[in-house]
Amino acid sequence: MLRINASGLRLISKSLNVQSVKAVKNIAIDDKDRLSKPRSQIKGVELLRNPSLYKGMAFTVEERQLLGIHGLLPPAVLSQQVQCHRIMENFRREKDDLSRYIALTNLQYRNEKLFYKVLIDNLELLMPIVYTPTVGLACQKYGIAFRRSKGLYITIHDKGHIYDVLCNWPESVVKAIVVTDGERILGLGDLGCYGMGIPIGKLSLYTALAGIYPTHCLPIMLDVGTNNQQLLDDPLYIGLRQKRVTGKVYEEFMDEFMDAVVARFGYNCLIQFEDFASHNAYKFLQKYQEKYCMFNDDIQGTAAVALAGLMTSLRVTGTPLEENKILFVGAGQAACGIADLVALAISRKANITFEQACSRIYMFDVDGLLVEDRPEGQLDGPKNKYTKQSLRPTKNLSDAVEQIKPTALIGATGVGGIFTESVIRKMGQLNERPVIFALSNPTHKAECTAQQAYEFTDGRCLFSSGSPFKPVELNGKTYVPGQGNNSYIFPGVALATTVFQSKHIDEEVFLIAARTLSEQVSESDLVAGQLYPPMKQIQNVSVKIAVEISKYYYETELASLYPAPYDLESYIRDQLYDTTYQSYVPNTWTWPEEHTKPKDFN
Ligand SMILES: O=C([O-])CC(=O)C(=O)O
Ligand SMILES: [Mg+2]
Repeated sequence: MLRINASGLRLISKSLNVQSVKAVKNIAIDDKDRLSKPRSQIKGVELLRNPSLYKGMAFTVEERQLLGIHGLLPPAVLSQQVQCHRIMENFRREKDDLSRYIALTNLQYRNEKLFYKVLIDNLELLMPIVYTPTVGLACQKYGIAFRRSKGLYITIHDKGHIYDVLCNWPESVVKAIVVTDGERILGLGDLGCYGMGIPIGKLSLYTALAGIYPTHCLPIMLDVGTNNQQLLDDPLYIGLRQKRVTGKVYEEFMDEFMDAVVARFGYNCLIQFEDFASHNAYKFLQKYQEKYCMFNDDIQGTAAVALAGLMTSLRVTGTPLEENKILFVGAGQAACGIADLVALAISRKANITFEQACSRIYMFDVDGLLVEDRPEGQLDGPKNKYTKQSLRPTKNLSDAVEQIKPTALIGATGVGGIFTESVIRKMGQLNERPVIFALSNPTHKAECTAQQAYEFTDGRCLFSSGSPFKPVELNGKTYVPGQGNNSYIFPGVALATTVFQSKHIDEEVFLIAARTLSEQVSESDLVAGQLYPPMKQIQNVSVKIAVEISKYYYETELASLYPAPYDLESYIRDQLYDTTYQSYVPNTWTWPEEHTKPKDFN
């Protein structure tokens, strides 16, 4: 089993320290016999079953002849346009969102280009189906929704052999992985292996929103069991029927996974952590951030989108960032991630220490306001730095708002409706333009609805939510709520990271992403109360974010692509996935006549 070639080891040791190189030594990394078949050799029925090559009835007669599929399709040749029309017709006939989700994922498994074309052309309508909130419902009902496997499932029983499982993946070039262990899916809790819908959904947005090739993306479920008894009793459950493995064995499994990814796909392969339980999310971020090319979307992606929303709202309120008082409700990974990034932004802007910046930030969790005399054990972890001395303990959110008088209230609790009428009204009494973010997902976990936020503040609040809400009509005015979802951030971060092969992703990247996102909000968006650019601009926003991050990657020598392209933006745009079908017929070319005449050989 100890097979490793020198160049492979050199490649790995470039990014890993000696200790981790030792860890990958047991892994066979000679890959020659594992490469997938070249695309040009895929023909016949095999071609019809390959979603990245399939074109359905858009194959021309010539292609059908050439590729050995003539007669395997109905005789008519349809354009991609007509196919899109048919897909949307069928979509409208589906009776509920879960059926719409199933119909779209079926299309994705069958014909990738058509799926992405339809998704991109109808983003506002379809994003809530392939992504939040419907993807949450799909995960809860994954046993029913399951049709065909996509991505990789690696279980705790594969410990010691993770590299070999990764080698079963048919694509040899993987640039980005989204991985979960399913322990905290959105605000829905432990969904075990059913959580696979999340990496699949996130990576669909890598392609739809940032043009990253679908074949370069790999969704991974790390199945270490589930503590959700309902799932363990569910006859349709697709995962391991056992309680979660924790502690040393789980951590060794995670370490092996990280090294196996490097060994199989290279040290530049981006690994996005998604929907791990808070304690693990933080632990792995701290442990792996400087050693691998990784980030945690729930901590860092959510932080950047919330900071961007806050920055934009300050253009309306006119209060400088450092003069705000921000109350977080929830003290898990999302709340602490946002608070830490906001504190970093404040400290930079006001030229004060990070600790001084933390004094402007307050937190309220399941046990009430974070004040010093709380019982031992209630103030552990990253939230600790937001504990205040001078405040009275309270478990009543309205009372906390009254005491602190915050300018901004940010909810990341997973507790739907916790922003009650009295809490929202109080924010409205304290502020001319209160900032209220209800970031928990999916929709029924939002801390309040858009309707409630606007109604109880007479339309004065600056509102955003993690899941989409429809525009609200109030006293003859229409309010369009912003969607403060990390989908504004992670695609752009992933685009810069994969195109320029960054070695690591540090905190600065998320500050840059937040600032760039906020700058994309136009004055007319702001007048309409929008805190984020309209959804239809999101691909352009991802490119802008990627451009700014890539400048930083070159300034700090994190980029591995040299020489640096002269024009970063046009280089990025040249790399983007194109949803139009390619022709399989070679360009016709004839020899010039004089070359076809027999020549004298003398
Ligand atoms: O997936 C989403 O919509 C946002 C997110 O990361 C989460 O809520 O965990
Ligand atoms: Mg998430």
